[in-house]
Amino acid sequence: MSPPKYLTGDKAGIEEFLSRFDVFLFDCDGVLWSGDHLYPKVAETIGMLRSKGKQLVFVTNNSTKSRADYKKKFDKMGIETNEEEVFGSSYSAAVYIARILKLPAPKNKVFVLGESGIEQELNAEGVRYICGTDPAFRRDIEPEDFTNIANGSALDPEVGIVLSGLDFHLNYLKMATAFQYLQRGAVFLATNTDSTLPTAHSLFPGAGSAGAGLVKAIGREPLALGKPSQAMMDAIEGKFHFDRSRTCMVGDRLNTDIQFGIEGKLGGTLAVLTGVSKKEEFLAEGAPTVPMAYMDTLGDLVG
Ligand SMILES: O=C(O)[C@H](O)[C@H](O)COP(=O)(O)O
Repeated sequence: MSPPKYLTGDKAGIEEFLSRFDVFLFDCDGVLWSGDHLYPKVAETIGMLRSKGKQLVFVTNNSTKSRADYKKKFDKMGIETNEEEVFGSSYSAAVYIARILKLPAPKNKVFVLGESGIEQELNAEGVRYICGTDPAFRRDIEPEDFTNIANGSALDPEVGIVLSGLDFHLNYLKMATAFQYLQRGAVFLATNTDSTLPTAHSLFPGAGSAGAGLVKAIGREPLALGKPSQAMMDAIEGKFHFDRSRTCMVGDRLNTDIQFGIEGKLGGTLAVLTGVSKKEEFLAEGAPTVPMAYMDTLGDLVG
């Protein structure tokens, strides 16, 4: 495998690299921004790519926001996009539940461990759910809860799926309830299983860490519908109908973004060093996941 090409400062190399692709799939956290802080020259880079006629899709594992929420965030950041260009893990999970899994009613309700982004996308697909941001679940577990969960009186008999996402309001009551649904045969899904969340120019526990307690308790992994899952790639291709050989994935995390592009047999992958992964990880001898090219920051595409 040839070593990845370092493109920062290489104007000719950048031009050649860009000429290979008509479509760019962009990760968001760690590539475009850190939290609400836009990295330098990101808006100019997106403008330049659009001026070259490139199709852009924003592919994020962050399930806390819906496509509509991301459209508002892009607007606030001064980046012109439309909602249809955003493809998040909450949308990927909702589409999977509604159009692929299609559990027969009435046992097709979802027990959500996550934030509003998941709820909005489930609503958009007409999928019923409980928990999520419901304040009734944001409390300490009480002695009678153990009895009522165990005997089923506190459980909704129509729940057939547990969906685990990035949940900033974790608690034992929610985990215990989800565990009991899984013990009763509910399908175990996750929007994504990222170990960390790159934000505030640092790292915090990610969706995979938020759901780790439930995985440990039930003794099995959920089916994840975010990167690097190829169910997500297939859904994106099904919506945008792009030529994979002329498509490039741009990301900051090797085991989600770059792996997603490689396993999806895309024409190329471009790593940026503003997020999670370090260049030493993919420059090391025998590194398992190596991007086609890399840059210090996305804005280096405009120099
Ligand atoms: O923990 C998470 O959910 C992820 O770190 C986060 O949301 C990743 O978002 P992305 O980099 O895919 O935009």
